[in-house]
Order: sequence, then C-alpha cells, then structure tokens
Amino acid sequence: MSKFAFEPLAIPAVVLIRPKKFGDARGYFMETYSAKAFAAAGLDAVFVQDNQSLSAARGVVRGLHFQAPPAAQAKLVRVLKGAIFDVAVDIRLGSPSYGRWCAATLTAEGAEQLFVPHGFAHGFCTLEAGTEVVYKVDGPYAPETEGGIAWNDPDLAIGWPITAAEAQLSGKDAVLPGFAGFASPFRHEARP
Ligand SMILES: Cc1cn([C@H]2C[C@H](O)[C@@H](COP(=O)(O)OP(=O)(O)O[C@H]3O[C@@H](C)C(=O)[C@@H](O)[C@H]3O)O2)c(=O)[nH]c1=O
Repeated sequence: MSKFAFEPLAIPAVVLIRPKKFGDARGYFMETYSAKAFAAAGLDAVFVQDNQSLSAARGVVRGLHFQAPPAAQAKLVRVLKGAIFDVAVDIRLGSPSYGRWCAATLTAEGAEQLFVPHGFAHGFCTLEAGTEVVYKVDGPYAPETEGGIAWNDPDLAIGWPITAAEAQLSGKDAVLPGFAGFASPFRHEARP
C-alpha cells in the first residue's frame, strides 16, 4: 500500500504530494517523507537542511525566491499550522513553460506537500494567522547566491488569493525586481 499519492501539477516537474494518514482513537500517524517512496516517484533530491517559519498574520508573502546554481535548492514544503497558497514559477531558460506558474493550497489539516525542483522561483502567502511552514532543501543556505522576483509581477500574473492591500512583505521582498529583463541563471535540462 502506497503511503504517498504523487500528483504532478500543470508544470509536471512540480509535484503535489498527499501522505496517507493512519487515524485511530489516539489521533493519527503519517510518514511525511520517505527517500525510497519519493525516489520511486522520480523525486530523488537528497535533502540536507530543514527550515521552519512562522507568519503571524494572514497575507504574509514570502518570495519569490531562488538560489542560483550551483547552489540551487529543491524544496519540499508543508504546513504544520494554518494554510498557505504555495507557488512555483518556472525560470528554466528554454523550458516550454518558462515564465509560467503553478500553485497549490497546503493546509495543516490536509497535510499536503509541494515539491519544487531546481529551476523554479518559490513563494507563498499565508491564508491564516499563525501559519507555520516547514520545508526540506537539498542544498545549504548560500545567501550570496539568492535571487528573487517581485511576487505581484504583472507579467507573471500569479493568481494570489489575497489583495495587494493585504500583503505583508519583508523589506527585502518589497524591492525585488520584476520579471521583465530578468536574466535567469537556470537552463532547462530534459531528463532522460
Ligand atoms: C532562507 C534562510 C534564511 N536564513 C536567515 C537569513 C535572515 O536573517 C532570516 C530570514 O531570511 P529570509 O527573509 O530570506 O526568509 P524567507 O523570506 O522566509 O525566505 C524563504 O522564503 C521562502 C519562500 C523560500 O522558498 C525559502 O527558500 C526562503 O527563501 O533567516 C538562514 O539563516 N538560513 C536560511 O536557509
């Protein structure tokens, strides 16, 4: 019996994962990650760091972020408390979906996870106050390689479920450049 359902999104390199919950009178148990099951589904990232953030309010936006190669990071994102709208933007030059985005709502109750591969800018907005997000990354933090794109860039036209007036950003994210003129450090590599 598979303990995970893997659902490729509209950009199929981005995968929504639903772990199976084993409920009983005590509550539930679930595996949240299995190297073997994920590799069998083609997700063979080797994770080296776990991250956690708390966003106090609904409408907190973090992103859109990436680390440039060779420090690129694949991410496996999930929510411990609350809910997020989680977004991945394809920034792989030469990709048929370059500049397109896909997204999923991740909730603590639903336990959904989003796998965001190398070559994508990642960001989310919180849908509830007090939202806690945890995610695994397959490369160490390398701040000198960080890049970003404005969350509300009109060319990307991401369908965020919050208004610009609701959005709360870090000072760093508030001044990220737009997508026009963006020079991506990623190239699309077709996998065998
Ligand atoms: C990302 C990161 C930040 N930090 C530090 C730097 C800074 O002082 C503080 C807050 O960093 P930031 O403002 O960049 O945090 P945040 O805006 O939450 O950044 C995160 O956003 C989401 C969307 C992602 O995809 C992540 O990869 C990461 O970029 O934490 C680390 O020590 N290690 C890390 O891996």
